[in-house]
Amino acid sequence: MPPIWKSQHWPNFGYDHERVEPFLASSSQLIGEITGLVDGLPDSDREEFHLAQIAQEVMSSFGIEGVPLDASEIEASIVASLKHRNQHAITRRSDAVAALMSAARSTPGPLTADTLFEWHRLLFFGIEVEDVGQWRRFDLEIVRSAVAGSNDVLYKAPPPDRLGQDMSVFLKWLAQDQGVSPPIKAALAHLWFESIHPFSDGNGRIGRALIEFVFAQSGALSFSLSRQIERDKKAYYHALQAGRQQGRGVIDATEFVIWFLQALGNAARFAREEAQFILRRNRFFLRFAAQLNTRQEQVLRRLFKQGPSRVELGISAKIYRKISGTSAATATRDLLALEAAGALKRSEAGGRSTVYWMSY
Ligand SMILES: Nc1ncnc2c1ncn2[C@@H]1O[C@H](COP(=O)(O)OP(=O)(O)OP(=O)(O)O)[C@@H](O)[C@H]1O
Repeated sequence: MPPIWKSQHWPNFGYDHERVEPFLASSSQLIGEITGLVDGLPDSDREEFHLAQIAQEVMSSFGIEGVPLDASEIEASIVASLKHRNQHAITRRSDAVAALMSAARSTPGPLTADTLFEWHRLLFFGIEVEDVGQWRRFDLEIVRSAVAGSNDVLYKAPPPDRLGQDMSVFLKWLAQDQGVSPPIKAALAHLWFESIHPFSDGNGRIGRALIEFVFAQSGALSFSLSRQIERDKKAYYHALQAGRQQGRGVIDATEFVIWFLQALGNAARFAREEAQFILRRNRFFLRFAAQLNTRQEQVLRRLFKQGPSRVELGISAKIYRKISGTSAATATRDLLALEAAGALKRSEAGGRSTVYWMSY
């Protein structure tokens, strides 16, 4: 079958409103819920939540391929980039990807080719890549994963001599208000951009930054979508490949839009659990604050900082000792006092296997 950009309908992307509507309603409700929940958090928790979600987005989107990123470096670079915006000196790759993420979330429209070139340079800061900061100058094909050992061509992207024109039509559409909601616009923008594949490399990552940009025009996404994409990359690739069809006088993007809305809803659901975890943590400390000594509070806060999966593992006397740097006797005394206060529950297993669970 000829590539989609050879279709007479290119680049007229459309979708079946009736089929998409229930998915849009459900993802919008979930986005509304998480946004409301986050807005209601105390200032410092809201900042902590945002920082964690942005760092997660950078790790998931920009870490999918290539040079691995260090989580703590990323967080530090995001904090610096949020504080200093444009004046922040870029010396490390983490600074560059944090700057790219901030730019995607703060660049006012309309988006220009030069801004995309700048994003591309940031993405490949310190890495050698052909045609960095410009449209690619060679033909490009997307082939089935090398893991399968095959070289099946999944998609042939438009040739270099038409990228300038294709991108200018795309950017013009992006700047216009079609009266569609941000999730639909973000889905179409991503699919369209990936279908052009204008860069030599990094099209997935710049395309996901574009999603951030689209949402930010009317209120930045308060959670990480790429984490959800990363969880089921196969479905993402499949949706891109199969989610655009020729028919009904348009390039029918219904399947991709539906996949996108579902991924968005699942990402929002996951983030809602994280925000609820923060609320439960706050309630825990409010309830027991008066009964905790400084050491107990520090240990428990350290555990909560590591998230729900760590909290669910509970804490043994040995770990308590390790975190607090105290003696075995003090650790046991602290833990028993926490149990007596009702902040911890002791497991059935005794002796060295004793674990204390948090009552939160
Ligand atoms: N069949 C397809 N049609 C169009 N785009 C596709 C298709 N399959 C995958 N893609 C997109 O192409 C991206 C890969 O392109 P490229 O290697 O240029 O991007 P990247 O950012 O370097 O990679 P990655 O997203 O894996 O980090 C995928 O992330 C996805 O967004």
